[in-house]
Amino acid sequence: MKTLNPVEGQRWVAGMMPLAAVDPLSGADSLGVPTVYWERPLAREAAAGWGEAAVVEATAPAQVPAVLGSLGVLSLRWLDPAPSDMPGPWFGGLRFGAAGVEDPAWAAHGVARWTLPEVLVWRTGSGLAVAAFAPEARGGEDVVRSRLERVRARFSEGYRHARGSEVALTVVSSRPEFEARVERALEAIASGQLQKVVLARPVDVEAAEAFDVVDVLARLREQNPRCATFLFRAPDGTCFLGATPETLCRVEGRALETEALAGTAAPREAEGLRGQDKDAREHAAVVRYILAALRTLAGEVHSDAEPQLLALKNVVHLRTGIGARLREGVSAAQVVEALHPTPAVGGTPRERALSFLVEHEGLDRGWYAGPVGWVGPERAHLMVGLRSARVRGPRARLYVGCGIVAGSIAEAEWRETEMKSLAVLRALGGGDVGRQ
Ligand SMILES: C=C(O[C@@H]1C=C(C(=O)O)C=C[C@H]1O)C(=O)O
Repeated sequence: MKTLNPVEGQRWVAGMMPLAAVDPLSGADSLGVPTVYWERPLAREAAAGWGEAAVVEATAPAQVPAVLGSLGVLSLRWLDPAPSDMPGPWFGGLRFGAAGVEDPAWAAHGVARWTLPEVLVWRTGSGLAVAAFAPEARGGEDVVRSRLERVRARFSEGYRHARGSEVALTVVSSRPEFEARVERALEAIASGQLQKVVLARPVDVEAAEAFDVVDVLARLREQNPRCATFLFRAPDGTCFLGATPETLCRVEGRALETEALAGTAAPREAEGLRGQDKDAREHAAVVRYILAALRTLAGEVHSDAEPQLLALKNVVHLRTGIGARLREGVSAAQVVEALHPTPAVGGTPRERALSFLVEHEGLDRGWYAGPVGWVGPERAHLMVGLRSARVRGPRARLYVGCGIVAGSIAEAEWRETEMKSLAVLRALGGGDVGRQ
């Protein structure tokens, strides 16, 4: 584990104050592109963080449990009454897992990277609040007070809508290559080696000028109110951003919420989705896996009797809500370890599906389909990093995947991934994106 600012053994001081403003994203006007951003419009949850008061990174997969475990136990002294509704204060994510090919463009995000921002602005029940964090070394309190004052004095009061005009995009992706991989997956399924595997592909996008990341976030949240819009910006400026519909886990004390999200149709075909045998099998694999994974962690587990339809702007999914009461002492870190990756993004049997991906997917997913979100004392919300892209300057690489089971048809899977790519393409391009 690498700690850029050593967290272990160090104490932190924090302060907060209300902020006369309405939108955490509007802070970009004076503070620049946020280091981390998180918004679930329908839940009225929004937070933006600037700077890095501390960073905890894993440099190898074996360190991930220790990294996640360390986040919930930060030694923090509040100068003001500690807020109860603050998301975080740690924001970050993890890689999906091992990859057959390594893409150096993911290096800055690391295996896991979690940030305690210098300042965090979030939506409260009645408006916004700002917190500042600093090491409890000499002068820590003064640093906190001056950071709060700086934000209070400069924060824009309005709502940050996208401002730029439409951006022309060049979009490149290989259909024959993806369909050949789907055929290979179908062979592995027919031979009995696998029951389900989720194959992803990259979509490379280029614009004439660097993307305005704040505009992209503004569009993502506006167009995807049921999703979590997120941004994690590495020190070299590489951004991982998106608007994901899938919760991996929300933990509040001992209450856990999770969900199975798998099975997809175009919005105009929503009504038929519940009757589709292929989608029902894709979905059932996820429900079974989650219920089994929670058995050792939770006393009571309950789930919806039947999948419901989750209607998004570009696709409709089957969704089964799952809740549980965690056993005493079970942490969010243990929940993430038990659940990720579910067969919504990996496959079944799990280990064989993951080996298949390493061997045949030909892609470094990086943080795509990995857990992303926030962690704090006794609370955490991790989503699955889908409908997402890595963005740097005028280039973006989107990732889209879909579950393959017996009976899947390569051409239909291609179309499904095309639909899934629209969420990010529309936010990058700012207009209605025509498909080539
Ligand atoms: C893999 C993705 O989405 C996942 C796969 C789904 C499916 O195969 O039906 C549906 C929702 C997600 O769990 C993606 O968006 O890239």
